[in-house]
Amino acid sequence: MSASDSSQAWTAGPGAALRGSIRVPGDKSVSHRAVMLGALAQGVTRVTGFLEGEDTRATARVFERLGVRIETPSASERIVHGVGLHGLRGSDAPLDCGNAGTGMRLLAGALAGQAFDSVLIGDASLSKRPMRRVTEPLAAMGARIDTVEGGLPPLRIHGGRELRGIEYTLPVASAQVKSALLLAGLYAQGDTVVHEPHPTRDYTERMLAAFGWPIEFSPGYARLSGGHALRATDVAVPADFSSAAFFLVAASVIPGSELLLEAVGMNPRRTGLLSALRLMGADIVEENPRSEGGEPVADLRVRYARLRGVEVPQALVPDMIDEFPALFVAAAVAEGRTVVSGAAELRVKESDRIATMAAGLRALGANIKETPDGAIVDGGALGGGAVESHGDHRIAMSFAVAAQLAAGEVRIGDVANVATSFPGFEALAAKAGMRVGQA
Ligand SMILES: O=C(O)C1=C[C@@H](OP(=O)(O)O)[C@@H](O)[C@H](O)C1
Ligand SMILES: C=C(OP(=O)(O)O)C(=O)O
Repeated sequence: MSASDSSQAWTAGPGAALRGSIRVPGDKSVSHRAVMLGALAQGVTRVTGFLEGEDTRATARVFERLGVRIETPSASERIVHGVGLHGLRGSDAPLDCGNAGTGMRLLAGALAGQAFDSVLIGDASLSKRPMRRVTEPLAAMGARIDTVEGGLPPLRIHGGRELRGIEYTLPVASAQVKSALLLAGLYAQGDTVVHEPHPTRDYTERMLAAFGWPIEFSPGYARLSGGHALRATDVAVPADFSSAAFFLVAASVIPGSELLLEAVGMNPRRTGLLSALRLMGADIVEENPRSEGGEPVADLRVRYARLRGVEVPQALVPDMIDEFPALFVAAAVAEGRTVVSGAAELRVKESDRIATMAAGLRALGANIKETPDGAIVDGGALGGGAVESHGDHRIAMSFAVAAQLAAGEVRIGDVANVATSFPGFEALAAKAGMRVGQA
């Protein structure tokens, strides 16, 4: 079975209360970056808690093709033998980023400063995602990157270019664009400065600092200059808040549930869903807050609560950008109306996440109306039926949660891509008490 096998389907729900304690896999954003910086560093980086997902494995394979030795001593562990900033070797074959926007956009930045040419390709979904947001500012830094018509992948990155730092204000809040510019900035003359319209996840900044690169950053701002070196360091990857999100919603909405999610990464730029669910009346307690590998981590105890619809504050949107499919499920079964706005970015993810969630929830009887930058959802009961994930991992898992509360069984189509971010979802969901399995 490959991640692009669109014939794979699940049947899910109805389910019973969720119980016990689970740990979701490693953070995808941190895993991508750990391999990238480890590869460009001098020395050996040991990554623990690495996400064994298709997206992050694709990034590791790209660096292997570029001459980096990466060992897998055990599952969720990688030893990256860094080659230094100028030690990568060009590849004649195209570099396949799979389904990963993060992989392709960050690599565009890192490869723009190399002496050799590279071609970045992706799967059908990634091949439709906008790349001008990175190619245009990288071009302003002196890079030359060709796209196909409309600014789409494949990306042909020309090597041997002299890069210079720029000061750039992002038109949309995007950690991927910020990170692409910072990675190109490692190779640039002078300062690279990025301003954001709203702060986004700062893993690249934190990890560059941990690898010894001088960098100044604060929420919404980052500045570095070229001409330094990265020094290998060990990276402990926390459990992915975005994967925990499905269980936060499921245990909140399924009567009688009480579930403990262990060691979840609590970087404030990721936990917007927690704030939104609490506004809706959720009962989620942070236990044993601590720091692991330089990141805040906590165990999250979730108990069933009656949720009410809310207007989701726009300021939370970037901090929960990947959690809207799950939030729409909570809204569909909450009491009253939920309004989401300021979230047009959802239309350019692995699928158009406003359209795919609206279509699927409507097929289950929900009352949801799309708007250009969000949706208006009037909560109620859900029935069984058939829904499509359109190859989008987060959509598939969100429908699996919705199915638990449906009056009948739900068939969820095109689910293979769940392996991109959450391999083993069905087994873990079943362990917690959900009903989901291969159709
Ligand atoms: O930098 C990252 O690791 C990510 C940034 C976000 O994308 P944008 O930068 O497009 O908002 C997010 O949706 C994606 O899942 C991971
Ligand atoms: C948008 C996502 O990832 P990416 O942009 O890396 O494909 C996601 O995981 O929800």
